[in-house]
Amino acid sequence: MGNGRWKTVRENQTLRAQVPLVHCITNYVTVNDVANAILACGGSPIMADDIAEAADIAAVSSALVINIGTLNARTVASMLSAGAAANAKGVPVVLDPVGAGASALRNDAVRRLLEAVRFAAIRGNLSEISHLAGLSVSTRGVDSSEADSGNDAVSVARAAARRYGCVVAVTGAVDVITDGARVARVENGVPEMSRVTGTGCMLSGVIGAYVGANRDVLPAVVAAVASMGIAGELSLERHGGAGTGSFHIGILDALSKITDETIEKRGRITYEEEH
Ligand SMILES: Nc1ncnc2c1ncn2[C@@H]1O[C@H](COP(=O)(O)OP(=O)(O)OP(=O)(O)O)[C@@H](O)[C@H]1O
Ligand SMILES: Cc1ncsc1CCO
Ligand SMILES: [Mg+2]
Repeated sequence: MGNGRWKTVRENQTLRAQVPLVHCITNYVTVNDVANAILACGGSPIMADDIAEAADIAAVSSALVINIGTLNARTVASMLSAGAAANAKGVPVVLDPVGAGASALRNDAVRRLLEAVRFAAIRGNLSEISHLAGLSVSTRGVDSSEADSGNDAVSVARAAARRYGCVVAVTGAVDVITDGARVARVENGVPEMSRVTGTGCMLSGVIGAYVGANRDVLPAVVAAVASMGIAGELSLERHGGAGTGSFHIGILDALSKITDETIEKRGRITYEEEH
């Protein structure tokens, strides 16, 4: 088991140089924040959820982000269609299983998506990923529930990563990112981030941009997760006293300024390898 600082390979610079097109089928609560977060970190968002175009858009994008936050029968069909088109073209697909565990509709949708689509990365809070890992959860809504804090983020993330054969990020006070064997922990971020809706959705969009531009999924997801946490810290330093509205906008400001040097300097990232 080796410990050490994660060595980034200029994921942010690569992203800003490539300006990947990121197709999002996402929720109507935070859709504008997701689009602006993708733009801020260097990508180009396109929101398209009609069944008549979802596959066409996915096929020409650099990444597809599927977020089930306000799913319905119409958008789930589009998610499946876009996912199949992305898989056929080798376009990486990211899943944000918002509220998984909270209703039969959500559980059925994530089951169908995970059966039909090959994901490059999945990001959710501990409750959501616990549900995906097959553990019983007491999720009541879209926020992680206290009752699940007994589940250990590393074991949950690792179990989900092995089950679905992809990179999994469990976010919260400490973020855990794993491909099932290698585990990175990111200790950036501030508790205030859970008082603004959509920081998780924004991060999933940002992960789409990073994996759309960088071939290695694990370090791309680590860089994305670290940049979101750092953006929260920078915004709190700047707007802390003003309340959650300014703090919210400050996250976008900070994301738009982040560079690999910022991630290198401010990232609190540890990395372990399982032998
Ligand atoms: N207590 C905390 N301390 C530090 N960072 C936090 C804390 N809670 C959340 N974060 C950060 O906030 C971001 C969103 O993570 P979170 O797990 O809250 O997502 P989420 O529950 O899916 O959010 P949403 O559904 O509102 O979009 C991540 O960057 C995470 O690191
Ligand atoms: C509040 C909320 N409800 C469905 S999606 C969403 C945004 C945060 O996930
Ligand atoms: Mg969420």
